Amino acid sequence: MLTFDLLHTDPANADTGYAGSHARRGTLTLNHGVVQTPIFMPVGTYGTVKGVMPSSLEDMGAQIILGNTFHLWMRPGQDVMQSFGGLHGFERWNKPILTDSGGFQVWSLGAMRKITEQGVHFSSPVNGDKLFMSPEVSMQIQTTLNSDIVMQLDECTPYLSVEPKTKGQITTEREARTSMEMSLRWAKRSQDEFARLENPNALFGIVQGGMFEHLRQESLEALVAMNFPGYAVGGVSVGEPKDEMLRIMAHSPHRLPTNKPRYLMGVGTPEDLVEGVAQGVDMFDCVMPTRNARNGTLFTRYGDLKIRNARHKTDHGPLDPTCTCYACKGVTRPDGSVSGGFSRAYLHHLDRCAEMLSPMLSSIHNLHYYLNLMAEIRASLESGTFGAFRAQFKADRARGV
Ligand SMILES: O=c1nc[nH]c2cc3[nH]c(NCCN4CCCCC4)nc3cc12
Ligand SMILES: [Zn+2]
Repeated sequence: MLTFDLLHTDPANADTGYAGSHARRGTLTLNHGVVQTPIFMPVGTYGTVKGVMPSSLEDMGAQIILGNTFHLWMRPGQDVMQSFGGLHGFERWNKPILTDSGGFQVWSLGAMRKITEQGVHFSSPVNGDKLFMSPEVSMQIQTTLNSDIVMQLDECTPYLSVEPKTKGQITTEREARTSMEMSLRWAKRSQDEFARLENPNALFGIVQGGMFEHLRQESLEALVAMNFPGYAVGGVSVGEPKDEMLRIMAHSPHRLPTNKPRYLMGVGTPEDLVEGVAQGVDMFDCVMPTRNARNGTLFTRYGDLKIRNARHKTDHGPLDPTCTCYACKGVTRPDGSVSGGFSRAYLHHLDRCAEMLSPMLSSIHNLHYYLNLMAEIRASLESGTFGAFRAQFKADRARGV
């Protein structure tokens, strides 16, 4: 089940000269709960958002998280997942979950796979077993996972060609068309299997087409004709130059149905999220907050900082003075005492000592930064000030920490 209600848009304003944008504020109702959009979805590939407790995710306002069909199929396997009634029971997360179909992850395996019309043949990276992922198999696994949003199996068209004759060159229009058209056939097969399994959740189609706007148009028109309850824009954030991603981001999302959720896969930096919202995107996911946290890169309102830098060694201030997360502000107990609220000096020390608490606190901060950014965007759309918010966001981020 899925319903999507639009609450606010971002119209032009002749009086102020504001051009408006495709941004919109909505509410997404799924089987495991309601999600306020625009939304960032923390990535929990193996059934955990790395280094972050579910209670912390709830405390920071995470409304929906990602799981990954491919990884969970490899380990712990479909039978274990089945025994828990799906991913919610297994990882003890009772809010909505979106699962990616596994195609991108198998594609990321590189050489260890063979893509055919029927599906993808590959060797398990866990034990070397010969495996086969098809639209039908992906739907069967995602039905076992019982995720609220299921992604069709698609082929993520690479930015650089993998074909022997043109390997390493930019994917040609013909290669992108061939790939996009197969993803459309897999979209139909995914939809048919999803229906045959009587899956009660929502299946999203994924727009492909490489860096070719006319192929993107063909893909989205064909998917819209198949009447999915929601749509994703795939095939970006795959190593293409930033201006190419921005060009596709400007082409496809707002051409998808206004009354259905739009998900931009694998994106991105804080700047990408704000730009994506302006282009009409409702949902984002990216490993950047947690991955950057593990390598000591922290996002703040006034720019990014490397906690390992010696200049933080004696700094008594928080990572971000405007942040209310456990690492920056801490939590005030009923007796008035404060738990958490650490200095940059302490976080620098933890990083230098390679203490476990370092990536844990950094992940909490970075995820809180992303979730809070989306909360501020939603508030600005509710008050009709998204244009001003966007300008302030850009100026603040350029200030430097
Ligand atoms: O076309 C896609 N179909 C299915 N799933 C996808 C997932 C994706 N994830 C990404 N990009 C993730 C890039 N990420 C950025 C931060 C560092 C690690 C890699 N593009 C994607 C395209 C697709
Ligand atoms: Zn913080």
